[in-house]
Amino acid sequence: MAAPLATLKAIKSTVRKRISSTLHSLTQDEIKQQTEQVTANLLRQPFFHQSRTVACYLSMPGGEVDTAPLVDAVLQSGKTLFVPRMDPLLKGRMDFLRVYGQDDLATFPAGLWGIREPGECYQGGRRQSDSDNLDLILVPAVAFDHSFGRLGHGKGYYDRFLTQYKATTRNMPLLGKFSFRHGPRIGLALQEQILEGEDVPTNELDWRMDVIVGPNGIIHRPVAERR
Ligand SMILES: Nc1nc2c(c(=O)[nH]1)N(C=O)[C@@H](CNc1ccc(C(=O)N[C@@H](CCC(=O)O)C(=O)O)cc1)CN2
Ligand SMILES: Nc1ncnc2c1ncn2[C@@H]1O[C@H](COP(=O)(O)OP(=O)(O)OP(=O)(O)O)[C@@H](O)[C@H]1O
Repeated sequence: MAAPLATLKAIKSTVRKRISSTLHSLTQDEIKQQTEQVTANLLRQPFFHQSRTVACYLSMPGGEVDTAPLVDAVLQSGKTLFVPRMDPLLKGRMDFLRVYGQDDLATFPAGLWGIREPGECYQGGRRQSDSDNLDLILVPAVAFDHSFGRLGHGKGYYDRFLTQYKATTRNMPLLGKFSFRHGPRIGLALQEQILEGEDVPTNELDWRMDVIVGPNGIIHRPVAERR
């Protein structure tokens, strides 16, 4: 039987604190080194090469894979990049705005939790939810598990967005196990964020990832289990 919501919240909070303290003990050098490995692992994937439109978070000051090199690679390769902006009025809501180049990024101020985002006056194109498909959605977390579960920071931004985001059923060109329905969710993880022998607590509102990219390789969810 599923745990009551209050219990689940408390369990999530306990696990989050435990992992967060491990993450905060990592040095900048360790994060940098793992970031390089994660970035290289993602950049060599056929699904990355085939993607044209990528949604990527801009990283926080610590405790997660730094997406700066990745963002650079996406822009350099001529792919269309979208980054999140948290809604200043609607709690737990965010949308994705198009970023055209490094010049745009350089103007983004650090907002909540030190996360850089397009400012109020940013003129980037808003993602049109019906006509702009995302070929890849790169997702941050506090922790992932081998069942592709994800534990975030507890505000539900990504879960709400992913629910609202209507993945179309248009297929990427078929690549066997790498074939996705549109908008695959790709978790980016430091080694310490991939739990071993333990699953993160989740309920039915929590989206599972299709792929988790870590410093030591990638794991991908069997096609039949994806939704
Ligand atoms: N880079 C990045 N951008 C992101 C996310 C993320 O995880 N990483 N989010 C993913 O959804 C959303 C922001 N969500 C966040 C919510 C809370 C905290 C945070 O640090 N909160 C507490 C500490 C809680 C904890 O221990 O985790 C604090 O206020 O100190 C960070 C991000 C949207 N953008
Ligand atoms: N699709 C959704 N629709 C409405 N509420 C949601 C949805 N997903 C999550 N929530 C709510 O948001 C709150 C935080 O959810 P949860 O603890 O799963 O966040 P998280 O995944 O850890 O955080 P984040 O996505 O910001 O990293 C909970 O109260 C949860 O019920």
